[in-house]
Amino acid sequence: MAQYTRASGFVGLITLQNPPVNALSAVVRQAIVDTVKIALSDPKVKSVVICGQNGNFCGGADIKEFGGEMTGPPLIPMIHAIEAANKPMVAAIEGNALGGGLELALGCHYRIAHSKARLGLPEVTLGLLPAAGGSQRLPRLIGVPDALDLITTGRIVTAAEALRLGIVDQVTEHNTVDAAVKFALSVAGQPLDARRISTFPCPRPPDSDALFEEAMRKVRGSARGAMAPVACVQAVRAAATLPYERGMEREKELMATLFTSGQARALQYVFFAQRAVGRWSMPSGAGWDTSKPRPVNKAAVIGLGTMGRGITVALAQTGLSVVAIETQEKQLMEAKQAVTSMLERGAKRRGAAPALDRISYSRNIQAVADVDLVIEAVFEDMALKLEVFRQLSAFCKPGTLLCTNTSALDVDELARGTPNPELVVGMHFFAPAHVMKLLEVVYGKRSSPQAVATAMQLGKKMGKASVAVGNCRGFVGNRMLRLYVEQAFFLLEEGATPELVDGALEEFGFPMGVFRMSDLSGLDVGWRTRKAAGQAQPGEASGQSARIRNGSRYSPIGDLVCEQGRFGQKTGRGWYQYDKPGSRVARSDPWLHSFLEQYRARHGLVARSIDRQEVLERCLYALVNEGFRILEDGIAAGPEDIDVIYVFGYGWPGHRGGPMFYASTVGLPKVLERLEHYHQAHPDVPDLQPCGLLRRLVASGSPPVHRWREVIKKLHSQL
Ligand SMILES: CC(C)(COP(=O)(O)OP(=O)(O)OC[C@H]1O[C@@H](n2cnc3c(N)ncnc32)[C@H](O)[C@@H]1OP(=O)(O)O)[C@@H](O)C(=O)NCCC(=O)NCCSC(=O)C[C@@H](O)CCCCCCCCCCCCC(=O)O
Repeated sequence: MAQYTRASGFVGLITLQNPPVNALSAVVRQAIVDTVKIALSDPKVKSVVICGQNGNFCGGADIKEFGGEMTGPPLIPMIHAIEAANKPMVAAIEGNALGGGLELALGCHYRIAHSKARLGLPEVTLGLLPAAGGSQRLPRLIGVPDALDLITTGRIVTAAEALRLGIVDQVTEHNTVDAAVKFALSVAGQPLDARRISTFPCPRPPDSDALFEEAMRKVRGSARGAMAPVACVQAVRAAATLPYERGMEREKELMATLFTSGQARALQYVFFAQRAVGRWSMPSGAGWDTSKPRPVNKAAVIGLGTMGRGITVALAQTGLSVVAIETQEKQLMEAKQAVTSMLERGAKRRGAAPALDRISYSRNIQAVADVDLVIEAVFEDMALKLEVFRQLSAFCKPGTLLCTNTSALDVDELARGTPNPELVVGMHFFAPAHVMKLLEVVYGKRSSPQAVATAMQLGKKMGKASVAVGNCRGFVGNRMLRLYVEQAFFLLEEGATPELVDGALEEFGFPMGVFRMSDLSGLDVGWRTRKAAGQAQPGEASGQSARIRNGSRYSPIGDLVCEQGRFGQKTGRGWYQYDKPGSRVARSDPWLHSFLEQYRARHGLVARSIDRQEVLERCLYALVNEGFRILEDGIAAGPEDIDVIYVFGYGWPGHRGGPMFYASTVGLPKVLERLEHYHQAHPDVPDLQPCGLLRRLVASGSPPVHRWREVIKKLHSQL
């Protein structure tokens, strides 16, 4: 688990061996302690290099150990022993030096990194802080402002940036271990006092109180209730204000609170869920381990509206050649300009050259002739998409994968319109497509596993959290969202205001409540869908029938607001009012409140007092209940798929672990009881009826979320 050898006669070489990322498990920590002792006691050894096997330094503490009892030597004394060593200790950093991995390197006296190495303290993303001395050493090494930035955001830096910040001493293009060994020989025998970071005074910026207050204000504003970013600021403040030993005590104290918090458990669940969704499977049993993706070197995007432009940028940034096609000259020119500036902005941020020459633009759909994959992103209209697919089938070379970027349309219907339905899959991107991390890969009844594998691999290359899901109206994300929005409308009918509903959801941790979100994305989007589904009818009939569709309760409130031309931010009016069209600051709107009063009066509805708890239970449990139905229907393979979709695509707070994980923390019996209660109170809302799978899980003792798949499998095998 850590190999000890000698290099160039006088250098002890310790190689961490714990594939795939050389995480610091108990066995690895023990091996480091033992090998360091050997190296330090060997009189022939003048200096020591620590490196990682297979071109990867270390991915940090072993997160899998956090769930159980911690055994083996602790990290902090291990790193102290390295720092206190009387022979130069050099970290040879290739691949990743993250979390505890970087903390180990900071305990060394020197750090040599390969130019492609990535370094960072991403503990905050796991609900933790760098608690093996990282929060105390990094500010001492690089100063408070940069340390605050890295520790509170978990941002990973390149070797070049690490060198600029002073985290590493040297960057090499060549063999890092060789360079480190050479370096270690060159510093053998030199005094080490000035190399022990824990002894450095922490450079205090002139107005450090104001700096920390500003940092705290910033993290509280963006943390949405997450504790770790706040604790990170407190830990760095301790580094700046306390002697090292007392700072370490503070680091330990803060870590203990985070470590035992539900938030850390939730975020670590999300970390593993994100990896689990990569091991996708289809109901046929085909999956990631049996399906080989096809190579994709050149792709086409059809339709250069907002989505098409974002997809073009995402593909080009991945290194693919892209043909961007838009039939209207004016739109094509506008799109070219927009794509160019998006690429330039992105390149500037990354300090790289923009990938402009990877894109060619065309008005002619025949330009798809030599591409390996097409992503159609035209207007959300089945007839139009069918026509595009007909043309694609005629002009693409055999075997080209045909993907549709639809948020709800039937992938099977589109596939039926082509001679090769096995080549058709949905790729549901989220706006802006080059920024948002989520991709739903939708397989239809006839999609081949290879087509799914190809789309999943492309998603991964684009840096997306890609989730394979079955085909149904709204797929996973939007299918669940419909029930959440519907409950919010019902709550308005019953006496709530947009402010109350949004306040409760934002306090829960969503970046925006349902109404502010709807104002941002445009109320007309949902209105169009409801009109197409025959739900929204022009003008409002009075009486009961206005609020019933297909025998179930329906709220026309959203349709009525749209009929007033109130489409949200873009029109300056929606559920809130804005200073002018396009402005972003939502203000409470007296018009909307009196509209709600008049609406209730017209329909004989008596407003009652609704509290935040009811808002959360109605909106969130309705959404969770649909999640159980999705699992029952086999549209998602497991709860992790749903949770990744909600955390990365719908603003669900990661520190609550996604809707299905959240339900498990609330307790499935409680969720079931509340759904039963609300269904009894609203028998005209069949969607509130608890799902059979939820009942079954409760009946089988409410197993933890990682065991739900067994119950689901059993259920499917009995169907
Ligand atoms: C490293 C990566 C960037 C690699 O990415 P890549 O895409 O190449 O690969 P994958 O992400 O797919 O990963 C492959 C595989 O490896 C698994 N894995 C990755 N990292 C880890 C890890 N750190 N531990 C375990 N397993 C890991 C991954 O799950 C995949 O396997 P799978 O089977 O799931 O497919 C990328 O992987 C990455 O970003 N990794 C995470 C990096 C990270 O976040 N590191 C920080 C870890 S936390 C840490 O280091 C903490 C330390 O600061 C301090 C620890 C001190 C502990 C002290 C505890 C004190 C507790 C006090 C409590 C007192 C309570 C009381 O009073 O009782």
